[in-house]
Amino acid sequence: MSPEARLGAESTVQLAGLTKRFGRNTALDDVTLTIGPGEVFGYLGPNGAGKTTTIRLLMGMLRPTSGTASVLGLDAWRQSRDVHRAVGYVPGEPALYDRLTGHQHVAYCSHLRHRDDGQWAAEVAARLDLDLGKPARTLSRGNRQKLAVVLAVMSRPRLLVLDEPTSGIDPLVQQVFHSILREHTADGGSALFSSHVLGEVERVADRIGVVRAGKLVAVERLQDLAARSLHRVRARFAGEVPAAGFAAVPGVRDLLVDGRTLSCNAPQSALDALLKLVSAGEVEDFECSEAPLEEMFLSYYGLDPAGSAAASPSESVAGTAAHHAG
Ligand SMILES: Nc1ncnc2c1ncn2[C@@H]1O[C@H](COP(=O)(O)OP(=O)(O)OP(=O)(O)O)[C@@H](O)[C@H]1O
Repeated sequence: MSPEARLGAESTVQLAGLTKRFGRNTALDDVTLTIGPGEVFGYLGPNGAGKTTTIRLLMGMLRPTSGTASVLGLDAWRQSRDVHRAVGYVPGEPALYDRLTGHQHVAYCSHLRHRDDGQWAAEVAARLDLDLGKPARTLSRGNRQKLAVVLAVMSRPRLLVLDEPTSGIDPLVQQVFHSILREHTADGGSALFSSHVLGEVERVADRIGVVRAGKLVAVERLQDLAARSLHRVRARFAGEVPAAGFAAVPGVRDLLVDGRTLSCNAPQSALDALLKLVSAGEVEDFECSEAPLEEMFLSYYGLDPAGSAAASPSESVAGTAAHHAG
């Protein structure tokens, strides 16, 4: 069976009990995760958490101590050559040939893959505002990053593995990169996108996972997280304060009446009912703001932003949804 035919049949990424020890140090501990076609998975964690180790296992650059990593149905370690052919990879520190220009890098990668991807590469480079005529040694950090992105996406791979790909890239170009990623997933492609912060991946990720000290401690659909997010609502009334009406709306919590000002926290699902109550009264001032997603996510899983895990998941912001990973 040809590699392409073999690739067609399987899910994109499957990690099963994946563990990697370096001597006594367990860099990755029993990680199980599936990434499906068309999905962008945001892989988050602080320095030294195990993100790069996961990616290197996935790319067949490291041999697992136990467990397995498979990519498009291929064993990442035993079939690493086929994996490399099928995956577009942007490493944290792109390895480029100093003397070669962008065009020469593109030609070299086309040659390695026995296909001509020059036209699409030139198009992606133009969108990222990257000059392919310059030798790599003259490129700034951000432009090196852009060239690595061009080389990763040019063959239109089924899977992109991106190790902090936008860390040196300015916000406007990040948006272009996000739209390239969306086109990739619209065509059924998948991506594993690692980052230190949720902000970097929240616009493009379908799911996010957090790795801490080698363990996958949380996996969540961004859509579900957003639906559970709490909004701070505050309204000042000229006339009667509809406190009883507010209290009766499911999900409303921390209700407080201070003179003619009413405030509470409410899930997204309660906002429509609250707005109708507010608009039925005589309003002098109104405010509704969403808690930052990162704060919510970390708080829900009892994780502090600095990286250490607290004793138990906090119930205060996230209601009753269960902790799940997979
Ligand atoms: N080749 C190696 N030999 C020994 N220990 C290693 C090796 N590679 C990684 N480690 C250790 O494994 C752990 C996880 O490192 P890893 O590079 O995967 O983290 P990371 O999440 O990618 O961090 P960063 O965001 O800083 O890149 C760390 O404790 C690191 O010191």
